[in-house]
Amino acid sequence: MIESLSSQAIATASQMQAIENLIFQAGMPVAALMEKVAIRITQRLTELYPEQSHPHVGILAGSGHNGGDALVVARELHHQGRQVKIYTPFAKSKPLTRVHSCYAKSLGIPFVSLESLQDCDLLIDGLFGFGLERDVIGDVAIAINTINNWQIPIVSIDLPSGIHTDHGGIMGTAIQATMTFCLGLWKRGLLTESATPYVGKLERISFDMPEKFILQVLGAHHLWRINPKQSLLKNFPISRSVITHKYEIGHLLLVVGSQKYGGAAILAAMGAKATGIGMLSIAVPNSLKPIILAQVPDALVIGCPETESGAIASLPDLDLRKYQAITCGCGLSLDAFPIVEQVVNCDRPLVLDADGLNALASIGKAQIIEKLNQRSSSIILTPHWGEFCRLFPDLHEVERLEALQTAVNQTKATILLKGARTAIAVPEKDGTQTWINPESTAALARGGSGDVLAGMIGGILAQGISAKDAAIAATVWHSQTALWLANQRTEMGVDPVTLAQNLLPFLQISKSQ
Ligand SMILES: NC(=O)C1=CN([C@@H]2O[C@H](COP(=O)(O)OP(=O)(O)OC[C@H]3O[C@@H](n4cnc5c(N)ncnc54)[C@H](O)[C@@H]3O)[C@@H](O)[C@H]2O)[C@H](O)CC1
Ligand SMILES: [K+]
Repeated sequence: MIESLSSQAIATASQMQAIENLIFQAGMPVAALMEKVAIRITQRLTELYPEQSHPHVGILAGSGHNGGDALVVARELHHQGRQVKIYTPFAKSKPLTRVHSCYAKSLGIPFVSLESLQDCDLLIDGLFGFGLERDVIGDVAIAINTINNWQIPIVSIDLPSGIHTDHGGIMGTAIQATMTFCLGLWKRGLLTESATPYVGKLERISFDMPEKFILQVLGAHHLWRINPKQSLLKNFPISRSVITHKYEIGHLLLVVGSQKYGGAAILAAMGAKATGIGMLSIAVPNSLKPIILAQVPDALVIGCPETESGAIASLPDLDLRKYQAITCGCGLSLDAFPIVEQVVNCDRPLVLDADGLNALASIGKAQIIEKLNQRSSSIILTPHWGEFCRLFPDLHEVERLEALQTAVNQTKATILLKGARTAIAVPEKDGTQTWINPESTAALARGGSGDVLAGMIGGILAQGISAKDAAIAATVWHSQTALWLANQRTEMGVDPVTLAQNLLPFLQISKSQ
């Protein structure tokens, strides 16, 4: 099933406003849209929080249409027979919100003090949506901080109140939601690192926004939410013809490891092997060769002359053109800089990670841009934010996604910016497209996870998959496996070796579901 535009596009507040206006100008009454949205919210709420287990519901109503949504939900839950109470810190409201407030009162739904909500089984946060304009202060800030200390599940409508729609910053304070029902289109702020601790489980509630209005406003859009399940289904297993040859399936070269970081070479190899790569060559310092051979007997291990410090000093006369892809950098250590330059210049599909990135950073941004623009084959940089700022020091104060898009526009490289919400930006003919991975786990914040990922990306790239799809598919597979393991073993139990060993078992299970 082709994912519809609205199920992947990520929008800002002004884009939502513009699309909403087109809908209203085309004749949809504002009240009717609010009704439709709120009925769908109520349906989903009732599936997740049935009346039997959640009979007492507290409504937090704001002064805008987010509050309007919440008041319609309040009415509908009341008609289900639930005990509903409403709290609002605002004296004035928008007209439509006000009439819903009057009608709720006429039904006998009590408007109560904040404290009276403490005996509820569920709270619905309708304080602010994408109309939040400034820091939250006063009574509403006190209310938010108070509620966050209660142990009552909170479902936020559209956004957790207090989260900035576009950059995801906390505007003074913000609701710590158990779940967020995002309305219509994914909001940019919900998929940022800063919002991650507040959003809880994120779901989108569609209300049939006409795609023509979405396209009209989003135009040549650039920001997309990855659908993890769909990405796994679409990309794996990587197909291979029945009559194939190991070299046809793809030959990946890993240029990795040093005496100081020998394990990184093994982890990258484990990640690459899980992708089903036809042939795997691993170039390591001579002294590491016996260890790597013992750990990865099915790889061609190339012992390289090494520096005093045990880094690769040079690549023996390797014809780099015979490899369908190269992954360079895991555990390389900074002394292997000449190798990195040789690999970047060889113009083969390349994944540059860790010290490969730090070595590249040492030539300065102007040189980086020049070198990368000269390449015709794809290159995928896989920095975390610290490595990104070393590569592009002039962007370190720019908002993450903006900085990422700028760097891709300048270098024409695919950049996978790792983090709680990994973003993958891809240079395309109609401008840079950025994909955000919406689900991950802090279990991945461990040394070695990145080595496994770099090996996976190289393994997929070597099998003829595009840089964009290799980066996205590997990111999803890597994070979904970690989530699956964290559920079984807690986040403490997802070390990189366990992660690499479970990539295929996870894929098998996810395919059978
Ligand atoms: N996406 C859609 O097409 C639909 C959206 N709906 C809901 O409408 C809200 C957006 O409504 P809006 O009235 O524009 O904004 P809010 O409800 O977020 O109201 C904000 C409200 O509060 C005032 N305000 C802003 N910042 C502050 C502050 N820091 N302190 C106090 N007050 C503040 C501002 O002036 C507004 O009046 C959207 O999120 C959806 O929930 C509809 O359901 C229709 C479909
Ligand atoms: K809200």
